[in-house]
Amino acid sequence: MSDTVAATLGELKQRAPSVALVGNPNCGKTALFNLLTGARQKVANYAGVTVERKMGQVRLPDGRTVSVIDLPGTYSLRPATLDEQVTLEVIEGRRAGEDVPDLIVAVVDATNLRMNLRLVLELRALGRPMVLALNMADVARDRGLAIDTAALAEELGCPVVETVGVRNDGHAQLLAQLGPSLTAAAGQHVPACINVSEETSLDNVLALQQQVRRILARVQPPVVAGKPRLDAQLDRWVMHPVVGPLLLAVLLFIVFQAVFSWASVPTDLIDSGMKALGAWVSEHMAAGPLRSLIVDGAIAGAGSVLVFLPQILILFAFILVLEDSGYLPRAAFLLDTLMGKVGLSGRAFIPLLSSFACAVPGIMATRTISNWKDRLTTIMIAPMMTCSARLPVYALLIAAFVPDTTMGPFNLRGLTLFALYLAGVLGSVLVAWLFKRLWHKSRYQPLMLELPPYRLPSLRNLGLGLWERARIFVRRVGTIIFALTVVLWFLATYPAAPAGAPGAAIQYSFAGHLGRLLEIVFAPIGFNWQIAIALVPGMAAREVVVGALGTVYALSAADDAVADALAPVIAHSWSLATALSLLAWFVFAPQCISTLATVKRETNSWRYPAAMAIYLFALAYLAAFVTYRVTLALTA
Ligand SMILES: Nc1nc2c(ncn2[C@@H]2O[C@H](COP(=O)(O)OP(=O)(O)OP(=O)(O)O)[C@@H](O)[C@H]2O)c(=O)[nH]1
Ligand SMILES: [Mg+2]
Repeated sequence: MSDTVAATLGELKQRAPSVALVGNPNCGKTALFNLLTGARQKVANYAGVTVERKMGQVRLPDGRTVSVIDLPGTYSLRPATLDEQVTLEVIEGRRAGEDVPDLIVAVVDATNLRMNLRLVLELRALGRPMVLALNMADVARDRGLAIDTAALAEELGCPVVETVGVRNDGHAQLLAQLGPSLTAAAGQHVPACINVSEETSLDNVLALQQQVRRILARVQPPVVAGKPRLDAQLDRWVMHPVVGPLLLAVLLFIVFQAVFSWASVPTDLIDSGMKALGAWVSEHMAAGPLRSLIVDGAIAGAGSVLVFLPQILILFAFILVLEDSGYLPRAAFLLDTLMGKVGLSGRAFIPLLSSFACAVPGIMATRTISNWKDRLTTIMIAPMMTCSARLPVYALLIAAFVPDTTMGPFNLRGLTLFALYLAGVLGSVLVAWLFKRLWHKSRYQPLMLELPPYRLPSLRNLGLGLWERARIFVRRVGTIIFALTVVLWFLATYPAAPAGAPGAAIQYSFAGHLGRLLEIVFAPIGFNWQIAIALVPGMAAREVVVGALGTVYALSAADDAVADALAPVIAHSWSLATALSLLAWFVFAPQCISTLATVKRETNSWRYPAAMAIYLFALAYLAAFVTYRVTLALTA
């Protein structure tokens, strides 16, 4: 859901009663939220997926509309991290313009009551209207955990319902309970703002533990220990000090190979479709500015970005499966020592991994890191993880310059892509290590992370996730990328060339002049004026560079020539040194306004995004310079 919708819902909440989903991390709050509201918020099998409060609406069977709030998971009402702080603020009604929620839905993982009940008891102590959702009821049933819901309801003094966050109607009982609970809550006095923070003493904690044990003894008969669970058997290999890292390397390697080898058929299909469309329009429209706008601007520009949809979807399919399987926190443990050596907290692993999809959620996910210096280091290096917006640029240049040959089991193009991802990771390791030296960080913080059970990735989740990614990508192509290529088309078309002037008309346009100016800065790293022009709109978002190059080269082509596919054109007109230099530039350059804006928001200061932009641009220029010069020397 977009922020705008969230804001409008925020206003609507003034009238509608509100229900907040509160619970331990990874117990299925967001899964239930999505079922209730029809939203598509991210659900994944590790702790700390949701880091901001999200709002949606649900219509109850009695016709009332209710605001539902999904919150970051928390282990207690005494927050240790920023995301947990968000949850507390919402419960206390301290967020600007928001009241205390009318009803708390305490969501618990039914397979782990021992851990989850502590927070429930803390919530109950607030004396607020509450419903308990025993989520993961399906898994609990499979494991033979027979929870006495009536006894639990009696103990807690609130209704208890069973839910299954991964089934279409898994929220039915909860939905039926919301109406009566809200009606009962309406009669109860709830202060406009409450304050739940209180000092914890060891006595309090022990008393809480004792209470949990007593309730458990009453509501859940002890399970007879059976054979060791599959999880433990799998972990013997996955977490093995030698086999584990090997497995991780193989896994990552397969991803990069797949991005190239599996995508070729659908990519070629879209590519020929675009070419055919361009040819058809050229044939059926009279020559003129409108035809040029459609063929050179829209089709050669935005259309050339669309070609990369299959590769992006393959990458996301792997990311989604990894996220849902429960493997990620295990990989974090495997790499914890290594990350500690370069000055990163093991907690940084998941935010950094998320940054491979996009740095924006990655940077937001650093809220789960409690130490400020650890968090800042992670934020500063997150943009070096290769986000999916770089994929079109990499794929274009690799297809143009790297032959499609195999070396043993390896595809050379996949290998090159792997090397580019690795370059980003190595760069970030270097920067993290420098931060460590700069700040004299020596204190090692042990990694405390909950290991979720392994789960077979749900096909429904995967399908919805991919659909969502496809929608986001196509919308980006249709909006920002299209708009920027049209602006570029305009700047590259006007003013028109004087009559009888030699060379392509684009050279006489605004963009042509600007390109020549910028070329002075970029010539030492081997960029020609076409690349220099494309980098300007590409500051907003990286994929725009591909569209911009498409438009610039289409306009540079001889008058009536149909825009050819971009890859062969640049293969023909750039040297290998220029191509490699541009790749090196893209590994580091912070060409993404949204990332910088997110850093500003998350650090509450312009200092950090400014420092980030400066150091990353400097690094990009340096890397491109070295790459260009070395390649020139080698190919001379
Ligand atoms: N089998 C089963 N899996 C569930 C159920 N509810 C959620 N899941 C899975 O549990 C994992 C966690 O779900 P989320 O909804 O992301 O959990 P969350 O409580 O929002 O987690 P945080 O945002 O990290 O606090 C995902 O892999 C879900 O697919 C359920 O009722 N049954
Ligand atoms: Mg969540």
